[in-house]
Amino acid sequence: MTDYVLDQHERPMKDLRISVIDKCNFRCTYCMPAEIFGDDYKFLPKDELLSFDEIIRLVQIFSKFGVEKIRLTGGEPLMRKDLHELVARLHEIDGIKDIAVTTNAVFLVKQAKKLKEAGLNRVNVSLDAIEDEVFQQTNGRGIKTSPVLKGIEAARDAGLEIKINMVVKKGMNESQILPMARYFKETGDTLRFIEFMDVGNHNGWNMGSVISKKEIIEEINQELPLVPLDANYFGEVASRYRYEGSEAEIGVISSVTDAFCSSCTRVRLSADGKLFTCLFASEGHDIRELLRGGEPDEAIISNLIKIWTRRDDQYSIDRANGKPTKKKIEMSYIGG
Ligand SMILES: Nc1nc2c(ncn2[C@@H]2O[C@H](COP(=O)(O)OP(=O)(O)OP(=O)(O)O)[C@@H](O)[C@H]2O)c(=O)[nH]1
Ligand SMILES: C[S@@+](CC[C@H](N)C(=O)[O-])C[C@H]1O[C@@H](n2cnc3c(N)ncnc32)[C@H](O)[C@@H]1O
Ligand code: SF4
Ligand code: SF4
Repeated sequence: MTDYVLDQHERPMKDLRISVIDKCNFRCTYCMPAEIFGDDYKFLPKDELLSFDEIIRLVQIFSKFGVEKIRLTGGEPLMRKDLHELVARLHEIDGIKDIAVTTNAVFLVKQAKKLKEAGLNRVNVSLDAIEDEVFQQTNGRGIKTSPVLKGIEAARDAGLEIKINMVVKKGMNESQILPMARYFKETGDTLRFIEFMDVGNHNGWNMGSVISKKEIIEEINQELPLVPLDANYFGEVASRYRYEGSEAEIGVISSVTDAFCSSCTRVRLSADGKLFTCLFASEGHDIRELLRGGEPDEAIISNLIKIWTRRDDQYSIDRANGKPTKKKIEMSYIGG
């Protein structure tokens, strides 16, 4: 039986995003800038990460509240050892209808087939440029596009559904909007443009470096005319468009200039078991403590009900209204 719980804005909990690791092989300048996430940066030790058993127990509980969709993220989720084993166990849980991974795709060449066989439905691949020179700058590690494009091909060969995510930041990669649109119109993969967000405390965000949804759409529409589409599901973060005369789609995720908090059904679990009710939260709720303290399911359930029914978050709306911001959690830790 599913018990829907509503928050202060009558939003149900539908979508659980699990960060399985805080480490990453990239140093994207807007997420984990290399000068902060250097050799001496202290990532979580292994024993602090939630184990697969702990994750599975929690997902079983969450599924009773109406959570149907699981997204594995990070850091780079494919760096978590034996991720396919976790996927296979998630796939067995009643009520879980959709399992997806958000990844930079480099390790998909090795893992796509195993993940698909384990029950993974989809991958959302992050790629910020199609030209090597630009991409080598954005990923902070000088990595060319070819390992990512090969990863995307491996996902396609394995039969996984694919979307591409591109963060657009002024002065970083706006030159790539049209080249990326042309490239993925041909492959038929849905390309989603993400407005550069003020996540974390180190990416030097300011409003001047945001390229808005309106600007992105206008630029593409001039060369490749677009037709707006309805959302696929309640709470979808991207506004969707189709190219005229084609089935290929794009989306724009406009958390800054057109917030979508009113339909936010997402809850996030950090790699060390803290629950966050917003991407921009200052603090999480320690669920690992309950798990490792031997609490029964009932105690965890009543805690979750308390957390969700008190949830009042609508950070992107508050930001747009000029409400002062607090210290935030890093995106690589909370999960993107
Ligand atoms: N502000 C804000 N941004 C979000 C939220 N959820 C996702 N995003 C942004 O959207 C990006 C893309 O999200 P994905 O990881 O691809 O997941 P998704 O949009 O749920 O994907 P689908 O399930 O394929 O629709 C994230 O990396 C974030 O930058 C959210 O709740 N709030
Ligand atoms: C934190 S990453 C984790 C998963 C994986 N490493 C990847 O890059 O797909 C998840 C998503 O967050 C997005 N992201 C990170 N920092 C962002 C920012 N400042 N603004 C908008 N999106 C951001 C990334 O582009 C990526 O699509
Ligand atoms: S966006 Fe993803 S790939 Fe880039 S640094 Fe952040 S976690 Fe790593
Ligand atoms: S800012 Fe917070 S409440 Fe708004 S959509 Fe993002 S995660 Fe949800």
